[in-house]
Amino acid sequence: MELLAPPSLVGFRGVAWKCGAKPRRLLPRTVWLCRASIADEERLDAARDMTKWLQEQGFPQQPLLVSSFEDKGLGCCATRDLQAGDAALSIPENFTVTAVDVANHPVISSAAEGRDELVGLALWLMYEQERSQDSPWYPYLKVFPASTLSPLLWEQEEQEELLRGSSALAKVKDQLTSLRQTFDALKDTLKDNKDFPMEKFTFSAFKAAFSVVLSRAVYLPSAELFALVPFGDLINHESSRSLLDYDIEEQKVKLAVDKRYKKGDQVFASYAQNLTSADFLIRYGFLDESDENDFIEIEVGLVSGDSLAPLKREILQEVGLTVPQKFPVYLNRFPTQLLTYTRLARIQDSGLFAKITFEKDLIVCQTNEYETLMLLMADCRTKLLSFSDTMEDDMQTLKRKNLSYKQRVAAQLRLKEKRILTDTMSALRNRLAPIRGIPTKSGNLKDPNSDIREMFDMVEQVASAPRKFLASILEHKDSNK
Ligand SMILES: C[S@@+](CC[C@H](N)C(=O)[O-])C[C@H]1O[C@@H](n2cnc3c(N)ncnc32)[C@H](O)[C@@H]1O
Repeated sequence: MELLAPPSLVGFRGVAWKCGAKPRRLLPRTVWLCRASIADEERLDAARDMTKWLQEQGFPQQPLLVSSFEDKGLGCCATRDLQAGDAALSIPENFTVTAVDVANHPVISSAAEGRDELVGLALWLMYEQERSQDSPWYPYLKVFPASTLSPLLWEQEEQEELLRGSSALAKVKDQLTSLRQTFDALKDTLKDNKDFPMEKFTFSAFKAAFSVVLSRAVYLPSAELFALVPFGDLINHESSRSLLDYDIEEQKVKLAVDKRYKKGDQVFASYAQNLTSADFLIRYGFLDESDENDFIEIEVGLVSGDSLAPLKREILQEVGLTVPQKFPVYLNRFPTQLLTYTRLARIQDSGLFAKITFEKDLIVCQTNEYETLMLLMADCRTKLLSFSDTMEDDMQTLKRKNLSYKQRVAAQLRLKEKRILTDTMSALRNRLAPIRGIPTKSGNLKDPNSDIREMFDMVEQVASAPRKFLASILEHKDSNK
């Protein structure tokens, strides 16, 4: 494997090589240094050492070159043209670290036993990093960053302020609570372990190690486990069909590219699929602005005190749904199952159960449909109202030049979530329109659900309440002038 950039490769997109045949600097030194942080430059050196070390261990040559990119940290570029289907990475399993290594570890195995794989890997990372040069993995571990940009590591005030309204806030809080519990339990287990450096085992060190593992460990679907993969964890993300996976026959971790790359292009892999933007940010510390499959989750359940609830549970169980159940809601689309579930939850006459189908978008009866749509509308409204600012505010924020990284990603996330909610509400409103007023024999529009119309209006009013409140304040101000 080649790590030092040959002259022909120097200078492609964002590369900031500093060793060996140094490229002639085209930019003033200050600008050049801005392009790769000092930490990344050190990690780039470490990547060179790691490459040598891996080669000495018989690591096969890869068509990749580690480089530094101003906005993505380290990454990998192709050292030759790659065609769709070519393997950009092919790494024998003995060069990876997995739960198997954790389970066989002489010091941390018993503490990690029965715990989440990622917790085990975080413990492994902390212990092996603490051993420094005594660790057989030292050249690999030197390439790891000390922490990540995950909101899990933000100050609590930053989380509260920047993520208010977003689904990320509750997720971060839940995950931190669970991490704290895990940390306390681990501390208790490890306290009698003389080989473990307890003085270094603080909650913030554990959190940082966990966030590093969270952002770098690759889930290999065919092996059904997470792995730390040298070089695999230096590939940056771009949404595509290129996924790292385990090849059972070859016993290698492989990345087949799904498009053509020219020599010198940065090679990408697609990180975890099926993550909400909030989960993606928590896991990787950035957001994929190009991802068209962004989604949020809407949770629905049964009505408390419903005498038909036992029957409804059975029906749900049969189709593999739980109580409550989360459904993904995308920009421009939401699953029929979300509607059907809510329709079922609102049924008050068991005779209507026969009309429930999870395969098709079938209305049970108009009253039921009305309630269903209104409830979903109300849920979206409530979520939208929990943000402290509007989509326009976020768009203005994103135009500011002096934004910090955290302010930027938080505004991107809020905007993404609000767009999905607003879009879903438009879709629900379109479905509601014909139900709210259907033509009667006399030709007038009659509302078939006038008894529950008030509820609908109330939902609409709640949504405009902040604006009305603001207007009333402004009116008051004006009248005081
Ligand atoms: C598996 S590592 C990839 C290598 C990493 N860039 C490094 O310096 O070690 C994942 C991390 O890379 C960064 N990253 C990957 N793809 C990115 C992208 N498209 N935009 C911004 N950052 C990205 C994020 O910090 C993410 O947590």
